[in-house]
Order: sequence, then C-alpha cells, then structure tokens
Amino acid sequence: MKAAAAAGRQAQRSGHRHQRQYSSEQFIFDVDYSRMLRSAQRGLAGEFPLSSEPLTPTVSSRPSSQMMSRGDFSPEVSPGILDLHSYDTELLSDIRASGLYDSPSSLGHTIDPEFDDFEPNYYGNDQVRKAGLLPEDDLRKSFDVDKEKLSSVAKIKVVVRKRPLNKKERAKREEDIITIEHSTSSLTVHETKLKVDLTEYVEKHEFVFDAVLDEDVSNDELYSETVEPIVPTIFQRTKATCFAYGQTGSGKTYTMQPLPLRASQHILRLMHHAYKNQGFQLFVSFFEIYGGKVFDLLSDRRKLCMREDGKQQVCIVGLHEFRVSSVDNIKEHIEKGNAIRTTGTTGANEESSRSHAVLQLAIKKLQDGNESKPARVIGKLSFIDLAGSERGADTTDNDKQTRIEGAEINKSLLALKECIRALDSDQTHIPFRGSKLTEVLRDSFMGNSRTVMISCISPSSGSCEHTLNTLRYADRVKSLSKGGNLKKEISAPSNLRESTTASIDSVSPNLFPPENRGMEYNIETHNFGWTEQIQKAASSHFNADNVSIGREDVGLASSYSNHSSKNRGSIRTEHEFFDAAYDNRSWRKAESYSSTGFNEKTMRATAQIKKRDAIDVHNSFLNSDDDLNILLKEEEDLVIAHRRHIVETLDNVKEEMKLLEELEKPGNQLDTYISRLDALLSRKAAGIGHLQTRLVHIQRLLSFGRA
Ligand SMILES: Nc1ncnc2c1ncn2[C@@H]1O[C@H](COP(=O)(O)OP(=O)(O)OP(=O)(O)O)[C@@H](O)[C@H]1O
Repeated sequence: MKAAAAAGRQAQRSGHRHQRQYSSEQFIFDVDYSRMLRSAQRGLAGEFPLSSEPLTPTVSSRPSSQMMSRGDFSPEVSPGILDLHSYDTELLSDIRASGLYDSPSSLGHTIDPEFDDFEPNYYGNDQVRKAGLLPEDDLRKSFDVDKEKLSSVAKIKVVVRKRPLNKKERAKREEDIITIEHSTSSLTVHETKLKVDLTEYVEKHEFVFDAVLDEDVSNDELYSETVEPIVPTIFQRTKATCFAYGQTGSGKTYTMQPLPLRASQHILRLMHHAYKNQGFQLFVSFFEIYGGKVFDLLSDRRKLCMREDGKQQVCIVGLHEFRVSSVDNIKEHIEKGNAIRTTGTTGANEESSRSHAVLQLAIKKLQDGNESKPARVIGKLSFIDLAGSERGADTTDNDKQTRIEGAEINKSLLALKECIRALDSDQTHIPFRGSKLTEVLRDSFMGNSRTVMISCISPSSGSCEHTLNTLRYADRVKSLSKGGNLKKEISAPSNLRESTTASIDSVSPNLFPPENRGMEYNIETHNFGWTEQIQKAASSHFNADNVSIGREDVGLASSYSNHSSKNRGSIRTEHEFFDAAYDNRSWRKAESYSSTGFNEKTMRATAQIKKRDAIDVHNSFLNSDDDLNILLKEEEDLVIAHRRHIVETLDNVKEEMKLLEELEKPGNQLDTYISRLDALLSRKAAGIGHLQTRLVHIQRLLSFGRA
C-alpha cells in the first residue's frame, strides 16, 4: 500500500488536486472473505500458477523496465484500445458452470428477451466435451437452470445506503431525520417545514426501494446485497455496472472502494472452480473522468481519448488493461489507482472525489485455448464512483478551482439525468453524448445489461434537501426497470408510498425509541400505491386546521427541458434543474398542515421555506366556495402578520443604522455588536421567509381565481 501511495505521489503533477489517502480499513476482510480468498488462492495454486503468463499481446506506452520498476504489477496490458461495448465477440455456448447461482439472491424477477434468442450450441463445442466437464444432457439441463437464474437477476436494482452522522453534524447538533423499515425496504425522510402561518411541522416522505441499508450495515453485507448477484452474469455475455450516486460526503467512495476487490475475489473463485479450465482471464482497468477529460489511473494518469467507432461503440484509446490472477495483484492495482485519483476539499467533505472514477473488470476468454491469439471480451463489470453533487448555494465557500470542478461535475450529472429522463419517457433519442460520463454509462442502461445503483445519503437534518433529491433521483432510476424502454419486472407500486405530516412538537425521529417510531410515523404503512392517498387528499377540506393539497402530474417536463438546455453549462446545479423537472412531473404527494400563530422557533426557521412551495400552488385543487372562504380568511391573517413584519422591518432598519453609528464610535463592544447583528439577521431572514409565504398564498389565490 505504501508503494501505491508513493506511486501516487510520484504521479501527482502540478495543478492536480491532492491524492486520496487510501484507507486500509476498506480492505479488511471478514471471515467469509478470508475463506473465499484462501480458497481462491488454493485454486490458483492448483490450477493457475500465481505468476502471470503473457497471454495477451503486450503493447505498452512506456518501456517495460519502467513499468517493472514501479512494483510487481502484471506487465500485460491490453492492445491499447478498450472497447466498452464489445460483447459480440464471443458466443458463450461453450461456457458452462455448475452451482453458479447458489448464493441467495433477493432480487426481483426480470426476463430479458435478449437471452431468448441466445441458444447454446453445446454439441459443437469440442472444448467442453474434451474437458469432460459435464455429460451433454446434464449440460443442457444445467444451462437451462443458469439461464433461468440469470434472467431472475433484476435489470436495474436500486439500493439506498444511509451513513452515520459524522462528527461535524453531531457537533452542530443536527438530527438524524431518516428512519428505515427493513421489512418493507422503505425509508422515511422527516423534513421540517413551515406552515403558511410560519409554525413548524414535519413532512414525511416515504420511499420504497429494492433494498435500504442503514448505518450499521457492513461493506460485506452491502456487497452481498448489490454486486454479488450480478457477478455470475458477466460470464454470460452481460455488461454489469454498479454505480454510487449522492451528495458530496454521503459515503460514495466509502461504499464503492471495497466492492471491486470483493468482486474480483468472487470472479476468481468462479474462474477457478465453476469455470475452471475454460480459458477465462480477468483484466482490470481504472480511469477517471475529470473536467470532461479521461485519465488512466493505472498509467500515471495519462490523458486518454474516447472515441466512437463506426458502430457507435465507445472506445477508450490507449487505456491500459492489466491481467490479474490473484487477489493481491488486483488489490495493488486498485490501491495504485485510488492513490492518484483527483480529490479535493469541499464544504461537506475534506477528501472529496472531484472526478468520476471507473474501474472495470473484464472477463476474457482465449480463442480455442490458443494463447497466441488475443483473448476476447466475454463480459464486463464496471464500478463507477461518481463525483459528489453539490448545490450552487453550498459552493460559495469553495475556492475557484473547486467551483469550476463543481460546475463540471454538475454538468455531467445533469447529462446523466437527462439520459435517465429520456429513457424514462421512452424517447427514441437518448442523449448519451451529453458528457463523457454518459458515454461511458451508455452500457449500463442499454442492451443486455445489469445495473446496480447505490444511492448514498447523509442522515442529517442539514442535508435534507440533498437527501430528497438523491432519493427522488433513485426513485426515477428505479422506475426505469418497470418502464417500456428497459422493460420487464414487477407490477410493484410507485416507490414513493406517501407523504404525511405531524406537528414539530410531536415529531422528531430521535425522540422516539425505535420500536415506537414505526407506530408514530407510518400512519399507513400498509398503504402502498397512490390511489387511496390521492383520494384522501382530494376529499380533504382545506381548512384552518387541516389543509390537504394533492398534486397531480401537470406535464411540465417540456418546460424543464427548454429551461435546462438554456442553462446548461452554467454554475446552476443539477439539483436545481432536477428539482424543477421532478417537481413538475408525476411527483404525487399529499401535504397536510395546520395553522396557528407565530412563535420564536418558527421565526428562526422561516428562512427554510422552499421555493418549491411556489410550484405547489399551481397544482393544488381548490374548488369549492368553502375553500375560497378559508383561503380569504387565511389571507387576512397573513396580511395582518405582514403589516407587523413591515413595522418590524422598519425597526430593523433603524436599529441597523444605530448599530453602524455605534460601530464607528471608539471603544465599541464588538461582541455586543455581532450578537445584535446576528439577531437582526435572523429577524430579516424570518421577514424574507414571510414574504415568500405571502407570495405563495397570493399565487394560490390567483390560481383559485383561474380555476
Ligand atoms: N457507511 C459509513 N459508515 C461509516 N463512515 C462512513 C460511511 N459512509 C461514509 N463514511 C465516512 O464519511 C466520510 C465521507 O465519505 P466519502 O468520502 O465516501 O463520501 P463521498 O460521497 O465519496 O464524497 P465525495 O463525493 O465528496 O467524494 C468519510 O470519512 C467516510 O469514511
């Protein structure tokens, strides 16, 4: 590891961001993995010598002596062009394995028709017959079983992982606002919001995913839930991708870093047992996309070109690919790559990944067992650790370089969202060329692929908006597995179950013992799907104590599209774009809140009012005279409150002027000045919040008039 770190330091150039310090904890094996490792090594010792034999023609961009001097990495590299899409090179009719899918899979049921026309050609397969692996009848039966099991691996799986509160968040006394219900794979975000009259309430957003993992889940458990089920698929001509998405500091790198090593242990185990003597080889490559450019992390961060060939297949020209035959070997490569990956410091993460890192494990197979011919790609497993997304508002403290990086990161994440949106709405053109990232990810969503998305979230109240963005995005990705484009699977209801509210005084997730939380929050835990909820919202009266607004799809996606293309490339964040898009689509929820007067707490929190509220008003359905009367009464209250605010604002201005005068006097008390200024500012924030509320209300009145 030290060697890797040293190599990383050596490779660091001026103008680069600093290196990620690789954490050895990430590679601590648990008992199972040590056993797996030992068994893989036994297999290696028996059937595959640990030293690497030159099986693929070596084309290196630098002298081999130099490469050797850098450590004990395998000197074999690929012919210099990695075709990310080349799966038409090898038919797998001769690939047989027994017991491949013995590990339990908790996945959904997906039938991929692409496999339907893929019939095995066992009888013409001399290699298998000669190897005497299985009698032909058994072979066919076993193949059918494998095929069936393969098709049961979900095309897209979305898993959410919550990290623990970190030191900084605990110091700021931020609360854990996420509760998880394992039995239903659901999680609830408890968002503190303000009512029209500025009192606080908690809005609950409940989501259902394929799996929801809490802060106690280990990386090994995460592996079993996410990557383990898709590993066997890459022996069956499949492109599998696992990517992590989430706000900066939410745990993407922590989550992703150990996965490739575990996956390679698994792959090696399969190669040396289930697929032994079948000429399979494992190759690793590792690159990053930084500032819209591609760099080889296993070759001194050499700049690479991405090209599309005549078949519109993406190739990374010159990417080094190393053959690996032992776990130690691959570990060294991973450490080396991680050590030179571009990192920087953001407001939310001291060691933030400022690039998208892509680690690929390719399974290749010798042609006719002939080592002089180049091995052909059979399947590929890609791990993508996306750079963290940040809101424009959060980047003000960052230096110029970090802000530029942030803009670039957000641009590529926006491009990814545009692709997801296009896939989701069955568009014929998917804008994969929007960024390098989406070009690489094209594989993950098209054709015969398997995708696992791990959404990483922070539990803290301060990250609520980010967390909701991430979860809504994950929800959208999940919907792809049910949509027409990527077909199949599940008649499951919408992932979002419901959104309910409770008064702030009665609700704080941490105030309740865990056993009671479900009872307190999951008012309708049995109620999946929307029909009942929408009906409930629709039938609720808009009154001073309980106001329900149901929001239906208002089809504003196209306005988002125009908006986003106009703004693309600016420092506006992808979240801001996505917020607009998402809110205007079929994001259905019911809100309820009750009204009362002002209090100190609400004044403090007023600034939290979201601009999203303004959008809500267009979607509300207020139809009766009763509603209008209630609305008018509410408006009257607001006007009274508004007058009070105007008076307060005037007082504020006077006080501010007085303060400034005092500051200029000699011998002033700076501490007193600051604390008074602080109080003034929070009153101002409350005033602004109140004005926003008024605006929302006026819009609501106008929309009522239009209706
Ligand atoms: N599940 C977890 N358990 C314990 N610690 C965690 C967990 N997830 C993340 N952390 C810690 O939180 C910090 C931030 O995590 P990490 O660097 O993985 O975030 P990130 O999402 O990759 O951020 P960025 O996008 O800025 O690179 C790290 O110190 C990491 O060790």
